[in-house]
Amino acid sequence: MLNKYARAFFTRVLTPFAALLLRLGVSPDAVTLVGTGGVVAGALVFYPLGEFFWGTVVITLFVFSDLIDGNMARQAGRSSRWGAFLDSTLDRVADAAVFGGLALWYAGRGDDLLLCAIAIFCLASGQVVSYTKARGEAIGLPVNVSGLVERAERLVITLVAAGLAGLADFGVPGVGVLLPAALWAVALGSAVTLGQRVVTVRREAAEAAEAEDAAGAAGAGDPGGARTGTGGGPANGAAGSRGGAEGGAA
Ligand SMILES: CCCCCCCC/C=C\CCCCCCCC(=O)OC[C@H](COP(=O)(O)O[C@@H]1[C@H](O)[C@H](OP(=O)(O)O)[C@@H](O)[C@H](O)[C@H]1O)OC(=O)CCCCCCC/C=C\CCCCCCCC
Ligand SMILES: Nc1ccn([C@@H]2O[C@H](COP(=O)(O)O)[C@@H](O)[C@H]2O)c(=O)n1
Ligand SMILES: [Mg+2]
Ligand SMILES: [Mg+2]
Repeated sequence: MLNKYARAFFTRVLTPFAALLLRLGVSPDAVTLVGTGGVVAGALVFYPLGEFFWGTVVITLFVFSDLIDGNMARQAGRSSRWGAFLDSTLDRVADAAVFGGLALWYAGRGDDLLLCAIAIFCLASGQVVSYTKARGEAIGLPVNVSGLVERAERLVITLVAAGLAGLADFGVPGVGVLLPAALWAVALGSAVTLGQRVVTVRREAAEAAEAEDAAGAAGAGDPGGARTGTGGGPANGAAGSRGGAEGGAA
């Protein structure tokens, strides 16, 4: 939802800054790398110590790099497959650090094994949610679903709650409950999202198989037919879902 509705707003706001960075000779890849480094440092230095306010401030400063790098690449006409790979791969690293940092807190001085387990579940389920899309697209399916809780939601829910929970250090009462509530919400939302995506991929795979069978029946005897996955497609053959794509990118 945020990806759909908030992205346009942030694109407008961040475009002048992205243009400035380009004029200064900064590359999109550098922004991707520095941004991820900042998120990882903020999460793994502050969160395990229970410094939720300052950890969230540092993470928030750097996490917007994920919206700036693509903006820069598009403005410069330099969007690339490598950039897309780097961006998505480092997103996974940043997410792991955020939920890993929280898990470390609960495993240590936070002393709550259940919330430690929930944070680990958020980490793992978020990675799998993203993987469903990447893998589905790699086998040539559109994966035409976003789902309830995408990455932006996972981050916003968790960071807003962690930042507010950190206000307890400044004497604000009653905020301690926010982070556990956010982790439960992200965990449940991610599980629902995973289900939504798996169901979608299953339906799209069945539809693709039916279309291939129909095409195969129509062109019986065609050795290069769609069923063998040699008919071409977006990434490694849209028709390859039954043919060669099972052995594709993992
Ligand atoms: C007094 C208290 C002070 C507290 C301190 C400050 C608190 C600040 C709190 C929160 C700020 C949170 C900001 C988080 C912004 C996150 C932005 C972001 O990184 O979004 C990334 C997202 C996706 O980008 P990509 O397309 O590059 O990534 C793809 C995605 O990861 C896919 O994963 P999947 O979704 O499938 O799981 C992958 O499949 C794909 O590979 C990958 O490429 O970008 C967007 O979605 C764009 C929309 C961003 C919307 C940001 C909204 C920020 C909104 C509110 C901030 C509110 C701050 C209010 C704080 C109030 C506290 C009192
Ligand atoms: N170093 C980079 C980072 C990103 N890209 C391109 O931007 C797309 C992602 O856009 P976001 O707004 O989500 O950051 C990505 O798919 C690439 O096409 C790039 O080229 N180099
Ligand atoms: Mg990005
Ligand atoms: Mg990204």
